[in-house]
Amino acid sequence: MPVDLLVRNARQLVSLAGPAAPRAGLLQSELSIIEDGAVAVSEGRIVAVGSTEELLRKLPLDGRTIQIDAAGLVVTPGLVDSHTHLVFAGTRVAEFDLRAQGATYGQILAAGGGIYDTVRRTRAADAAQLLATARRHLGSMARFGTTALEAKSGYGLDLETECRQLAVLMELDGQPLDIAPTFLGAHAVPSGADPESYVEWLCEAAIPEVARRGLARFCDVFCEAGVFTPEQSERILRTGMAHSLRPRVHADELHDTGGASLAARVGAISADHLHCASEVGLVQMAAAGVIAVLLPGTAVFLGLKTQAPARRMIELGVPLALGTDFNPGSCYCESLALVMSFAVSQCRLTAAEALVAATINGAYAVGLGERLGSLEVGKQADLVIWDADDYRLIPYHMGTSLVRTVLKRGQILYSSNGSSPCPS
Ligand SMILES: N=CN[C@@H](CCC(=O)O)C(=O)O
Ligand SMILES: [Zn+2]
Repeated sequence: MPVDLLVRNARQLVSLAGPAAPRAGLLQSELSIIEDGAVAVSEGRIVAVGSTEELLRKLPLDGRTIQIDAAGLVVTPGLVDSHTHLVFAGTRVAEFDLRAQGATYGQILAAGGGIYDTVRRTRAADAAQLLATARRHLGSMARFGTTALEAKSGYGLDLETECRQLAVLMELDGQPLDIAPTFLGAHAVPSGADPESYVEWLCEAAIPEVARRGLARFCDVFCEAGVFTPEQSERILRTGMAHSLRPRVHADELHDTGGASLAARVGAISADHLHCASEVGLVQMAAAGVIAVLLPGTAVFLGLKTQAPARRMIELGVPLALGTDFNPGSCYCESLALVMSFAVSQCRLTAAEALVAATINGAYAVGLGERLGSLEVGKQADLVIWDADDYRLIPYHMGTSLVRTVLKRGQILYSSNGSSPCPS
């Protein structure tokens, strides 16, 4: 098979090769680094990984093979952002100032601002506007090294707008980032609506219709004091499961409402936030194999003084993934690399644990672990070449992008110097 692309001489080729499952405990820091490593690509897929010397000897390279010299640099899989709210209209920049003056996220929401503000703007925006804004944010994510992501609806709270958001995600999927779409009609109870009637509508009308139209792979719920109770959340998630939507949960973000236990009980693919999760909930998650998606950028953005108990999760054997939580209210940040910095400095993950969380575990958390998240033969050739000679520099150099080149399915998506590689 002709080799289209060879990335060679990487100081550290961080392959993340290993068992085909989310990594927990000691495996949370398993990187499988190849020194002076190389990766070969044909038709967008990885066909060989090994030392540069070995690949140059074995592979049938010819004049059509593009070669990228990564001498002195780190190469990793593309980052996978396992929690975003990508599609929305407007910003909530005024809220950022309000919080600085003492208002809390919960108070702003209860007063009809917060998510409700974005719902009003998103309902008023047409698909073209939502598409253009989301595309701009995706470009920013890609420049920071993200090549795949999960993204949710949740700013419509009516069928028309929720479906418009999901249709935008469907249109953007593969263009070129991979997007795993989630229905989050249970993001808030629409203002003025009766909570039980809204849950009834979600279960009897919205979820079946979203599933019938094939617009989502996952169903999510904001299980939180003053939003959806654990009982309502369970009904919503089980209805989603009955319609082939895998469950995931916004769990224990602001209060311990039993969200972690709920995620374990329904067999969710992930429980996200977990800032206030109980010990028993985390034990149940470990037993059920639920991935914890940590969103440390949110706590930083909201000015909270604590973070989710990440070290305890690792001790208990809960696999960790990382997400930006990109949204206009609680974390207006597209950089998963910056979130890795927070994971190290605020949650006390090591750089290796953070990198596993942002690649292979992220891929499993969005249901794409068989295809993405590591540099192994057969997987999609999504790679990042970093201006660094040690992978630990990625989170260490906080807020400065070290991304030199992003490759998606073996094609250059972004290059920091704007140049393209020469054929050999
Ligand atoms: N907490 C609920 N949803 C988002 C915030 C959405 C918003 O504030 O617009 C989150 O994950 O933090
Ligand atoms: Zn969220």
